[in-house]
Amino acid sequence: MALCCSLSFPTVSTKPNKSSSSPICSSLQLTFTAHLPFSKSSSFYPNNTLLQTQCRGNPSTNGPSFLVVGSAKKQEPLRVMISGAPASGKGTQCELITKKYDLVHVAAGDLLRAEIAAGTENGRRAKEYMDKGQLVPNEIVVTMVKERLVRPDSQEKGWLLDGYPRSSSQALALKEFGFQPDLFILLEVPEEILVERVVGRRLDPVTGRIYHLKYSPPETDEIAARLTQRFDDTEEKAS
Ligand SMILES: Nc1ncnc2c1ncn2[C@@H]1O[C@H](COP(=O)(O)OP(=O)(O)O)[C@@H](O)[C@H]1O
Repeated sequence: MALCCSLSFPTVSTKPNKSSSSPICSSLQLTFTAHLPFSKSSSFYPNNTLLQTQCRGNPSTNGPSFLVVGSAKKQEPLRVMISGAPASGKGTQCELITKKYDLVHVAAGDLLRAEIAAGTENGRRAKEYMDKGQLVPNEIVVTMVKERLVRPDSQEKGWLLDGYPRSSSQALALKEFGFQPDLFILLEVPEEILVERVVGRRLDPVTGRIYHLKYSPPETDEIAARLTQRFDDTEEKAS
């Protein structure tokens, strides 16, 4: 949140609120994106704010409530940054947002893995840090992200930047290159829910689909039998 304030990003933030009823977590995702206020036909409201709305989660399903504040200084292309802890639902939101608004999804982790796969010197150096679970130095990451954002598809369609920035120095570095988002989305989920999600998360190695033992159980016994757990899906990761 400090990042958003210091750089004056318009912010979308999800906030926990256990004392309420109505939409559940899964419908939150749809409501959430449906209300993002940057459709091309949107009209302008005073002081550039198109929408401010609140939605409350269902305590029985751990659905968070959220506050959406949107800005419409310009209509397109849209530039969005998204941030959230592991298991905060970032992957799901990224998929929904990029699909709905036809943005280029730029994930810092994916860019790094592509460098490694390409066998570049940067990839080789990045791997040393990633293998230890450490952040890759800015001199590698900043240039890599910047180069992806200046590519024609990002410039023409707009972008959703995921996994970057992870520090204020990364945010400032990108700002110095002239990249400022129209919107910063911060997914905030209570720690106990993150732990529950991470510990119950399972991967189907055959289809690549992610299940949750409680919230999204496998459809058949056959799938259940082959589910695996990611080695880093531990309580420590979420906390
Ligand atoms: N913005 C970044 N700055 C530095 N290192 C990063 C950044 N984004 C990703 N990485 C590196 O890549 C790894 C994988 O990132 P990611 O795919 O986002 O998965 P995770 O959510 O497990 O961190 C991170 O653990 C880190 O080493």
